[in-house]
Amino acid sequence: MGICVSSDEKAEREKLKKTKIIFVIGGPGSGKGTQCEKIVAKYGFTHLSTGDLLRAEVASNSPTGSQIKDIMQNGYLVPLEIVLKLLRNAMLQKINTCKGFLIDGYPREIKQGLEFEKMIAPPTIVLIITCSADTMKQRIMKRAATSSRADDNEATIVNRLETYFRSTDPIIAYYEKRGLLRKVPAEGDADVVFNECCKVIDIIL
Ligand SMILES: Nc1nc2c(ncn2[C@@H]2O[C@H](COP(=O)(O)OP(=O)(O)OP(=O)(O)O)[C@@H](O)[C@H]2O)c(=O)[nH]1
Ligand SMILES: Nc1ccn([C@@H]2O[C@H](COP(=O)(O)OP(=O)(O)O)[C@@H](O)[C@H]2O)c(=O)n1
Ligand SMILES: [Mg+2]
Repeated sequence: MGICVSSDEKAEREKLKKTKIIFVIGGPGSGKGTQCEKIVAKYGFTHLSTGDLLRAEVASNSPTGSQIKDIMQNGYLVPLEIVLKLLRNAMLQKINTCKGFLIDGYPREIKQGLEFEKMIAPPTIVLIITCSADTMKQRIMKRAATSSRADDNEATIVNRLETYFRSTDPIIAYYEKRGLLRKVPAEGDADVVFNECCKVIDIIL
């Protein structure tokens, strides 16, 4: 028996396939959000942070929100079906008006990336923002003074870093092999990092 796909759904899929999609990955506090904001201002891309989508879900007190609250507070990964569903819905809401998507904080494991391709579309490129664990820690501790994020504390940062380093090497290798990976070193000033991001993005426009 064939799977029935409505014409609306087909049109949605086609649109998603045509749009530019940049995965923006990097450790906790590496500067993904900061760079995405700058990219939005210059290129008009739509920024979707998976972390922000998940935090909004927790704040809404929905059943899904209560299911993922503790996972996030402890610095572990949320089940991929939940992240992907939130992401797809958010993309579809913007698909008619946007110039392309920055998907911040995704994928966190190869499986997340593969499922995204199945459900949505392949990424145009994967931008990885890299700096040392010490730099990340320092940046988050500084941010912690003003952020209200439940996971911006020393104990959770240790887990977030561990989760990141455990899952990232395979992701890097996977996208590198496909020729999609673009590395941007991020030890320096945010404007210097942004310059490097622009070089990478200008090529795909
Ligand atoms: N010096 C310097 N500081 C930066 C840079 N990028 C971000 N920061 C600072 O580091 C902190 C974390 O930056 P974010 O953009 O929130 O980092 P993120 O990667 O989105 O972090 P998570 O959401 O925790 O994964 C912020 O307080 C920024 O001001 C950079 O390129 N250079
Ligand atoms: N694709 C994703 C993105 C975020 N998350 C969860 O959301 C939390 C916050 O994500 P984030 O990208 O805002 O922050 P960092 O953990 O990168 O600092 C992560 O620690 C995970 O618990 C996830 O499970 N899967
Ligand atoms: Mg962020």
